[in-house]
Amino acid sequence: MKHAIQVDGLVKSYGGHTVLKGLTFHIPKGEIFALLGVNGAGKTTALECIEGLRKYEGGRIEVDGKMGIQLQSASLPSYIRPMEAVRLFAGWNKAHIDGAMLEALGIHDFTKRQYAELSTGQKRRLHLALALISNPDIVFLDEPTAGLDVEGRLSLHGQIRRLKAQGKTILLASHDMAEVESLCDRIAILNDGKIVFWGTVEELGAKVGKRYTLQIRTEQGEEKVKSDDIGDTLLALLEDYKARGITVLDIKIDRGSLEQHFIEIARGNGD
Ligand SMILES: Nc1ncnc2c1ncn2[C@@H]1O[C@H](COP(=O)(O)OP(=O)(O)OP(=O)(O)O)[C@@H](O)[C@H]1O
Repeated sequence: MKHAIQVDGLVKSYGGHTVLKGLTFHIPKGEIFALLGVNGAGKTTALECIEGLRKYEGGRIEVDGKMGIQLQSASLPSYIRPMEAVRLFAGWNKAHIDGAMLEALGIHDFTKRQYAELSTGQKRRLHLALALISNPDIVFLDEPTAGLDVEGRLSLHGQIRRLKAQGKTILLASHDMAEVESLCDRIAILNDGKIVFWGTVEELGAKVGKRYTLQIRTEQGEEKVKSDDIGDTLLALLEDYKARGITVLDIKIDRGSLEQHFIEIARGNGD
């Protein structure tokens, strides 16, 4: 199979409510891929269908490779110790325990504690270790850095990049645009049960346009102007103010973030 994951026309409903209305996308092998969308867009549902944890009514999903799935928080018994969980998962998967992987994730820093006593970051590291026990080709991460501080986030990003360097494909759901921008090769944006964008971060920026926002403060007040062509717009505005004898006090230029681009597309204003 050419791609790690191929999804064609995926349809999924809960009762009478259709959440996924024919999703079609693929994930190239060896890439870090993010599913984005507002709360309730269907990211987790799509991940769970691909993982084989949920039944769906229509479409076809092909996965080429062994899957490793990161657990959601609080999925382990509160009294279990990290190495007990590791041994349990290794037993289920008939896998040998990769000491180097545990070392890289810093699991040995907190082996004496029980699961309930671990910090959010330590739990995330343990969940990732458990997902990697079987040495999967494709790793699923559902909001992997939610609730982590900057250091924890950067450390986990490092781990995810290392997985990519080992040739693994990573599929993650995220709300963190900065994370997606810095980490992912490609993204898909889900809106109203459909994929409204699939491509690279750069392609998303190109699709939405530059959309600079010029904020100009004059003695008469403040004006905001949106433009794709910052130079011409700024010159025209300044000439206009000069002709009218208005003094410009301050100019701010906002380039717009991926998050803003995303929200525009997700709301259906992308074209
Ligand atoms: N087990 C379920 N039974 C019924 N409805 C569900 C179930 N799981 C999810 N839904 C509904 O399906 C829709 C999509 O939920 P899902 O959790 O897949 O979205 P999401 O994009 O992952 O959201 P979030 O960003 O909040 O995690 C929501 O309207 C949700 O209420």
